[in-house]
Amino acid sequence: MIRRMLRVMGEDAPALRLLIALTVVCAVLQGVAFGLLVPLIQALLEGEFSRLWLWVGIETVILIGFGVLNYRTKLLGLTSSVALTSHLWQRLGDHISKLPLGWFNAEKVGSVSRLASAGVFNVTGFPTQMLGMLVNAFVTPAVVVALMFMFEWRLAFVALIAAPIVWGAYQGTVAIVDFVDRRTHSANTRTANRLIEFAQTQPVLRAFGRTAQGYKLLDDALVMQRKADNTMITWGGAIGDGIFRLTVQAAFTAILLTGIALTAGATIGPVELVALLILATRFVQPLMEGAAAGGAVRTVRNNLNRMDVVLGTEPLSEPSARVALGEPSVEFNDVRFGYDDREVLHGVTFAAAPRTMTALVGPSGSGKTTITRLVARFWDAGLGTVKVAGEDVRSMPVEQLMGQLSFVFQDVYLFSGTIRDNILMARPDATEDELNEAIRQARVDEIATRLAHGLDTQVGEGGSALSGGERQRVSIARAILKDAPIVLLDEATAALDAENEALVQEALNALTADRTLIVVAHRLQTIAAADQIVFLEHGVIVERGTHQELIDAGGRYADFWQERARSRGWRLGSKVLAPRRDDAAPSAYQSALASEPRYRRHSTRSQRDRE
Ligand SMILES: Nc1ncnc2c1ncn2[C@@H]1O[C@H](COP(=O)(O)OP(=O)(O)OP(=O)(O)O)[C@@H](O)[C@H]1O
Repeated sequence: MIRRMLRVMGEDAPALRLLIALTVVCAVLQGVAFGLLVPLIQALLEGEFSRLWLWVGIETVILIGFGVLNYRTKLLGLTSSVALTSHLWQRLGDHISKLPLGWFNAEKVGSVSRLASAGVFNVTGFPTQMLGMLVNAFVTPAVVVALMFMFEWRLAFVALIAAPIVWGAYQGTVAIVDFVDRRTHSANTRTANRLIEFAQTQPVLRAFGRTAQGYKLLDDALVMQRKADNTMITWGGAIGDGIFRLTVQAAFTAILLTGIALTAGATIGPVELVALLILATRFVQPLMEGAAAGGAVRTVRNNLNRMDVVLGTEPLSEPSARVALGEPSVEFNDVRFGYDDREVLHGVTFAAAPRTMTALVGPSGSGKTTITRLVARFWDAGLGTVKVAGEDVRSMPVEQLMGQLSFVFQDVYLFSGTIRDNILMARPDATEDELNEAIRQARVDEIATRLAHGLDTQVGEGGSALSGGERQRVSIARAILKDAPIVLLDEATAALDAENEALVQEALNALTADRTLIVVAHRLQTIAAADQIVFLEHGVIVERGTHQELIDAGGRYADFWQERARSRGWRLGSKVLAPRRDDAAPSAYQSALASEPRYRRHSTRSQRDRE
């Protein structure tokens, strides 16, 4: 465990090494100071005052030395603890920033936040508190026993025999604490996750009148936690600690009885016995303190193990050298990918040409979102390659890849801060003009004029002070300001009010004009306006082409379109869609394209072909 801490400490490791050395010296001095009590007490009880003053003098020197060193050790413990805290945070932060985005699910985030707060503080308490107690628990009694050998070897022998028994009891206590600590940790993590989930799902729970079920999940988690806490108190505290203390007391009793037997047999005198028994109590006391440290050290070790799990998670492999990129295209070549060993993309191949729109279409769960996530390296493909601007996404630094991409996902997350902060996050060095242009194009100006503090309005935790449509427009402004050539867009399935929908659409038009767009498309007019439709089912591309080509083919896409169009009051003619009542009228999707806003300002390839 100490080796792991030394590794984590990096250039501050010598301070921790010095701390350990000083702690050992302090423990030895303490043991010697205890040991010298024997001749001192003997001299006192025998009335030998000249010998007494000699031992008092030696004892005083040792105690002053101990006091000074102990003070230095405590200070070094504090500075080592501060250094360890910052090293642990830095290592966790550095590593987490390199992990694939897909790693960050709610459970992992909950567990890491516990680890980075309570976990780190627990580990960094080691140099200040536990190290001293632990070293004292073993070194001081060892010195006491060594000195006992000099005064009365038989008592020392009993203490020596007791040592492995005490050690066994210590290990037993530590094992119990280890077990209950794991249970408590998982119960705490579960409760924290349930609590967050409970808070986040309030609107849904209330809307469906299922708050009781929500409470039940949380209640169950709380009950489990209470049980785990009780087990911790009963087993980790009372029983584990009790067994250890009992063993130590038994060892002390054995020494005591041996001493009395030796005195009864006139092997040692009563004065020696009193002095040696005082020494024996000094043998016991550090061991008792060690019991408390033992459990705490096991918790520290468990937290270090948890950190190792995070630090051992494979980060994204990335070369440091930037590569020369071509036009902003996206290509999938025979890509296979699975979550937890379940393959969900089975050999996906398609290419999105620069400055075109590709709509990913298909039933729920067919793999559309997964495709956009692979472009952004939330995960890496298991087999096959994903290329951005002509290069494998794994062949360029993540920063270069991210420079090519903007995301507009459904779950827009804004950071606590102002609207301006949130937009500028995309490019903190943007000029005021560039910022204003992005704001204008994304129609955030319309939001700002309605709010008392304009762009300096606080968006609240996660953007909670803004409506869904407003949050989306802020995130689009962010993407416009970033000005990446490829846009990954997860089209909102949730309905916005008509005015918000039109404004969001306007914002999206500005974002996607003259950029390469991969859109998880849900709305018919978006799908129909795409240059290419990739139709997926069960992780396989079953059809690919323009809307007209796929309708003409009369396959799975045509069925899908017909079904969706029918549900919207449109119907499919022999070749194209037509409104139900008047076959002579323009096709429904043409009407839709003409009347409803689309993503692209320029005509699509299919439109251009028709023209
Ligand atoms: N983080 C994840 N862990 C495990 N399985 C996942 C994860 N994300 C998605 N899946 C599974 O992968 C499959 C494809 O999911 P994906 O979200 O890509 O589909 P989709 O076509 O975008 O669906 P939808 O239209 O409903 O959003 C589904 O079976 C889904 O359950």
